[in-house]
Amino acid sequence: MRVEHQLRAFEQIFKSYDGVLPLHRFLFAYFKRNKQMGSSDRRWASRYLYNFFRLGKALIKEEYTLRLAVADFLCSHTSSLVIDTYLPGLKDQVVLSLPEKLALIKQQYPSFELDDVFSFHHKLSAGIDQQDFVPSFFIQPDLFIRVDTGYIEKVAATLRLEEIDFEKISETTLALPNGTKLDSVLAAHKQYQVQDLSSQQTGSFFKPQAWDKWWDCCAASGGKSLLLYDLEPKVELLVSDVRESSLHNLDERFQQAGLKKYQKKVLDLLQNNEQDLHHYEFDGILLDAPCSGSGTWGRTPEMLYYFEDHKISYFSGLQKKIAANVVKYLKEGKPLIYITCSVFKEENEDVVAFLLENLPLKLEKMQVIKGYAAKADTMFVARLIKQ
Ligand SMILES: C[S@@+](CC[C@H](N)C(=O)[O-])C[C@H]1O[C@@H](n2cnc3c(N)ncnc32)[C@H](O)[C@@H]1O
Repeated sequence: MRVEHQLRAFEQIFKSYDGVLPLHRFLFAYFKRNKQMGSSDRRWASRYLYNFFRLGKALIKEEYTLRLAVADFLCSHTSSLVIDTYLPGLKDQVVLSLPEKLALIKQQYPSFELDDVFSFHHKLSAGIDQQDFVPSFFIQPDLFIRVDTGYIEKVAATLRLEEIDFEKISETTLALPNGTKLDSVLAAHKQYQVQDLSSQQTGSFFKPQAWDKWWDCCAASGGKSLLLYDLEPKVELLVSDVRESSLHNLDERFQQAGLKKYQKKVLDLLQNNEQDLHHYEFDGILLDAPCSGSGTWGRTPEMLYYFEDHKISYFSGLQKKIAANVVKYLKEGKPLIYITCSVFKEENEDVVAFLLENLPLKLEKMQVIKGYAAKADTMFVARLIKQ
């Protein structure tokens, strides 16, 4: 295969992509439409596109072929036609560690700046170390599964039998290489969920009690609800989301997990929902809020390239409004768990500060869960108690 052939495919896809759909969904549809592309073409195009976006806006004034070669060099452990052609002097160094490779690129291209990879660094939440966070974009995060308490050895045994690589992170968490096809391998196991490590760690803030009434008010397909349920199977649960289709997925997941008793409502939390909710009072509310998702951009690096600054304040406005609308249904002395998968202060600490100022809430604790140090997402979680 010639490098021109690979570059033509890359260019064609890049030109027809505008960042609106997640890249994996766009590529899936693109490859379906372009059946002439064989599996090797598709693999190379995917590798180049993902790696290209991982470079963010670094070296933006250079030719795209050089940028692609630099990106591919930093992100890969094996060489490629693009590296061989456009960075011939570095092709043997592709096996080096990321810090070593970054130093080589900086030496050869002094205008290369990590600040240009993630150009929103001045907006980061406290405690996120820019020096560690930004290079994490060159590494694909792992796939994590949460296994119900008591089942981890059974699941691990199946993975060993199938010769699937994994690492045991805790008694309920396994890490696997991204792209592992779990559906077929673990078809016989109902007691696991794909859930990012940091998302799992938010569970330590929930502290549900038996017979508590909880509301997962932005439930989507129910990842946090299932975590809550594993922590305390005797909670009474209301799930809601503005998107009905997400709640259909939730039904399927709950059914598979054996969770049968729950209430479900389609609710837009920017509206007045008094008619639907006037008789409800909760012992806990999970608000896993709509957000920029910037803590998950290691999985969707196209956002480094396409995300626009002004969207941060749009999301923080949404988060404040939704929180104000749900807190009235919380009992006194009970927790609102505010969660984002954002690294931006404006969506995290600033929203908490707003809630403390404007609502009858007291902060028990808040934390940035630094997934970037563990090949996982970065998240923010706060536990606020109603006064
Ligand atoms: C971060 S996701 C929730 C993820 C989910 N809790 C999980 O663990 O898988 C945020 C959810 O908020 C929902 N959402 C956005 N705007 C909303 C609104 N105005 N009212 C209710 N839900 C909303 C979205 O549809 C999305 O499913």
